[in-house]
Amino acid sequence: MVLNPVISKLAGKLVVLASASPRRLEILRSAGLRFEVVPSWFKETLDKGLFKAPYEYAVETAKQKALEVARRMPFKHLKTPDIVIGADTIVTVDGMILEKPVDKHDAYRMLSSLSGKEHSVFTGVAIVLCHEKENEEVDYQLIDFYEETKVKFADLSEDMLWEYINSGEPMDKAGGYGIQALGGMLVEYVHGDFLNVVGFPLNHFCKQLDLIYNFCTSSLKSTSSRSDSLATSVPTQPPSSSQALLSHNSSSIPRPSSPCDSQRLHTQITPTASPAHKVKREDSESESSQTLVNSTSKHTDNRKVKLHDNATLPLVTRRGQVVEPTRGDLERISELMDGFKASKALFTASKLCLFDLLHSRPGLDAAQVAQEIKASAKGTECLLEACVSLGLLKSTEKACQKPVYENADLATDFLRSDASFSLHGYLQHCNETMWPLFSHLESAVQEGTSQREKAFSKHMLQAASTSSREGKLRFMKAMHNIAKITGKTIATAFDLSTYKSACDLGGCTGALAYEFTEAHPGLSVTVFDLPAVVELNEFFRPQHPDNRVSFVAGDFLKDELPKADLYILARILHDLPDEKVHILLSKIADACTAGCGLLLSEIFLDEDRRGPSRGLLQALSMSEGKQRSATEYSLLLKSHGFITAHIRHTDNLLDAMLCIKA
Ligand SMILES: O=c1[nH]cc([C@@H]2O[C@H](COP(=O)(O)OP(=O)(O)OP(=O)(O)O)[C@@H](O)[C@H]2O)c(=O)[nH]1
Repeated sequence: MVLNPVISKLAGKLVVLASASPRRLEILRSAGLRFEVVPSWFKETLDKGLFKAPYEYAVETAKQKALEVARRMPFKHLKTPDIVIGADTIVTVDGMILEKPVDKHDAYRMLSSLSGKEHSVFTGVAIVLCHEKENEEVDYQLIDFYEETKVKFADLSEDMLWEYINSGEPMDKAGGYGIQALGGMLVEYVHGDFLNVVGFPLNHFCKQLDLIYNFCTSSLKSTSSRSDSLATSVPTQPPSSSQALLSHNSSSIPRPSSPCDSQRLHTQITPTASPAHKVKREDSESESSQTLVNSTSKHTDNRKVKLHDNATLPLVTRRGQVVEPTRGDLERISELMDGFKASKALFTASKLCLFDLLHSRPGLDAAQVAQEIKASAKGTECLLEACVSLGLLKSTEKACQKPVYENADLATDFLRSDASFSLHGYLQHCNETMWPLFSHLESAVQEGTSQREKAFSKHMLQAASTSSREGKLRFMKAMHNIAKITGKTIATAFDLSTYKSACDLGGCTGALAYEFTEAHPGLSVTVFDLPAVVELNEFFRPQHPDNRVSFVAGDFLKDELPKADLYILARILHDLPDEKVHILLSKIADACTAGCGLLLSEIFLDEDRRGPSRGLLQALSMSEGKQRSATEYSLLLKSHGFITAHIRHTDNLLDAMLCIKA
């Protein structure tokens, strides 16, 4: 087909790349496209077994990535994009689908399976066109396609494989290699679009844009005008994997004859609502559910259905209709049922310092580990095997020998007590304080109050509470861990170059303050916290403390606040009852002159309060405080004279908001 100019057709439109891949960003930027990047939160967990061909899996994943961003933006970013682009790259060899390796061993498994062979690289791409309607609802039109490129690898020696793996390059790349960099050494030939291997089939994308903007305008318009009748028949939520497969076939809308017909192009219209309107979930599920019902009704005689991997499962009913339980549904429900076991296994392994042990002495067998952690052989073996199944440990078995264990990357990065981003202290806090509290959740829900008294005996209450030295140190370690993980993201969320002095209220060990001084050379930060906290700070001082960070002891609810032109409140407000929130905000407002800043960092709930689960689950601990959305925080701060200048929803554990005193 003759290609016409297309990139200019997108000028003036809000184009969003729903991808965290630096390569996709680079490819599209080099093509002259202007766009925003909003990485998708869609987890790449569709059940591959449910797709007839590998490209269908890549296309469906790309579709879900793009739709997740298209649906999130009106709520979280308070704007509706015109176009959202999602992509997913996979490698297939010998009937297997290879994605990004989870660790070095996985990379080895992938690369050795590619050695000396030709394989296919598929990139699925989804283009979601968003149409805001007059009633503020949004229609989504979906165009998807895929591109295949064949790549042949040379025979690779073990040394070559490990040298390449140890370069670190494979880890965030489909199939475990980057053809554009060191991975290029491994490749004998490429048949097809090179950029498709790198992560984005630019040429095919431009051809699709050409079809959309230069040929199909009228057909798209006519499809769009059908949106009302289709609006209630397509799910507003990502379908489960089997639904995904079915809706793939069922909701494609045949187009009028046009140049588009020669392309594998289909359109799906999915309505949702902008923030002012609740998403109509209930009444918009029917088409794919309907398809499910139809497709399963023929199985109702023997009350068993076959899943794609030949497993047989009983039928279940949904709203009076008999439907198949999908593998995805069953996995999800088991995950929820067993979640508490996984958490407790993690807390226990962390408390027994298993990850520290296997870091200093990788390759121990279960008996050796049991001896070191002074635990039973049987219990240790169960714990080690559970940790392997959870992806925290790796085990290797040599012929006729017992398996030996070492940390998986996740444990090395987060679970060692001396890792830069260690969560060891936070896990101890979860184990000692949150676990007993949550085991009284039923009463907490019935009574709507914290269950501290019930959860802890008098002695334990003392140890668990922050009034004992032990409890205080444990709590400080937990806060220190979270501040280390989130600190850089919060400190760099906004341009703070106009501020010279900041005060981190309840800044605990100063971990966040040090991130701020590191990110902003002209800034000094005072950490203001209770005297007992400041006293214990010596345990957390960095090796080379920045002298622009100082500590002042005091109670932010009672004492005069240190003078500053930026106040920082990180993870404070959600834990305070309303009256204390107002006392604190009034004190900050009094200390501020016009133009002073207030940087708030919390988990911001979605505006419809449907997520994120982290925030909503935290609320179940029934502390005296509450979880709020960004808008709720904005209004709260506005009532104390602070105008919200910027809101940043981050991919880290906390979000951030910068407000200015009017
Ligand atoms: O030769 C190369 N092959 C592949 C890549 C990169 O691999 C990843 C593929 O992963 P995925 O499609 O899941 O995309 P993510 O990186 O996770 O980003 P999303 O946010 O879009 O999910 C992709 O980054 C390719 O660029 C490569 O670099 N070279």
